[in-house]
Amino acid sequence: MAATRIGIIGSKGRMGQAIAAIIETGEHELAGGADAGEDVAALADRSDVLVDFSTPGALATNLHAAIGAGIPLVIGTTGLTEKHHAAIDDATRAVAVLQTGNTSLGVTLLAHLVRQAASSLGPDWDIEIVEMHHRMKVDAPSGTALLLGEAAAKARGVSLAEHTESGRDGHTGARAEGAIGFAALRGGTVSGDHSVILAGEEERITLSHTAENRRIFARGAVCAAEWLIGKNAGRYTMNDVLAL
Ligand SMILES: NC(=O)C1=CN([C@@H]2O[C@H](COP(=O)(O)OP(=O)(O)OC[C@H]3O[C@@H](n4cnc5c(N)ncnc54)[C@H](OP(=O)(O)O)[C@@H]3O)[C@@H](O)[C@H]2O)C=CC1
Ligand SMILES: O=C(O)C1=N[C@H](C(=O)O)C[C@H](O)C1
Repeated sequence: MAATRIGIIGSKGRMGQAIAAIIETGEHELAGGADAGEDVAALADRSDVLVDFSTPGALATNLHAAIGAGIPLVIGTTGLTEKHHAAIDDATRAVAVLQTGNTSLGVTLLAHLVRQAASSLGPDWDIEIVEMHHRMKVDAPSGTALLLGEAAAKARGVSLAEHTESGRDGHTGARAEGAIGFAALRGGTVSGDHSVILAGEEERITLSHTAENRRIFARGAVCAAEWLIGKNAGRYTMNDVLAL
């Protein structure tokens, strides 16, 4: 059987290079890469699947290229707004798209644990999500923090957007009841640390994940790309890939 040809959008970036390294040492074929100002449609034409770890501003072009070539797309880029998500939803009528803020096995499992904890403990346990990333990261809260916040909100049957508290500074007043709080730290070369703290009366539970190297995201992205080939048009997550 022919090797799967994977095209990387954002190929010269930290993640693009990590993904290329995984592909080159595995059974897949690197179809090539596209970076700012390069032709994603041409890359799509010579790929079986695309992986996008670039920037939100490139999303529309990337979706268009995947639809044009009739191939699936893994979106790992974070910092997406509601408008970006609406564009993804539109595209999923034509092709298979997997979008996630974190492609690692560990974080996918962590989100399950958060959901379980948040639904077992009830709303009188305050939820705070703390993340730390390298000094070059441009978006906050991280895509992973938002994914974990969504897991907690879902467990409580509430909308995350309506319960988010982030960027506290100055005289903020007391914490809103039912809030899901976010704090973002930046510095050094941290690949990605996330903790979800559930704080109750005189006790606290902390569920954490530490990414020791961005290879974990790269492996997850390649695994997701492989899994997505041949799937019906629609929107998928890492839960589908890992059957969680
Ligand atoms: N879902 C997950 O598991 C993970 C997601 N990420 C996310 O992936 C994204 C990339 O992260 P990272 O690799 O660290 O970032 P980098 O800044 O290192 O890489 C981004 C790359 O995208 C390129 N780029 C910029 N504009 C475009 C464009 N219009 N079309 C194609 N490529 C473009 C950049 O080129 P140039 O430098 O020339 O602008 C750069 O090479 C971020 O959103 C990050 O949060 C990261 C790790 C894991
Ligand atoms: O920018 C990064 O580096 C990372 N981004 C993702 C996020 O925003 O959560 C995933 C990972 O934590 C690394």
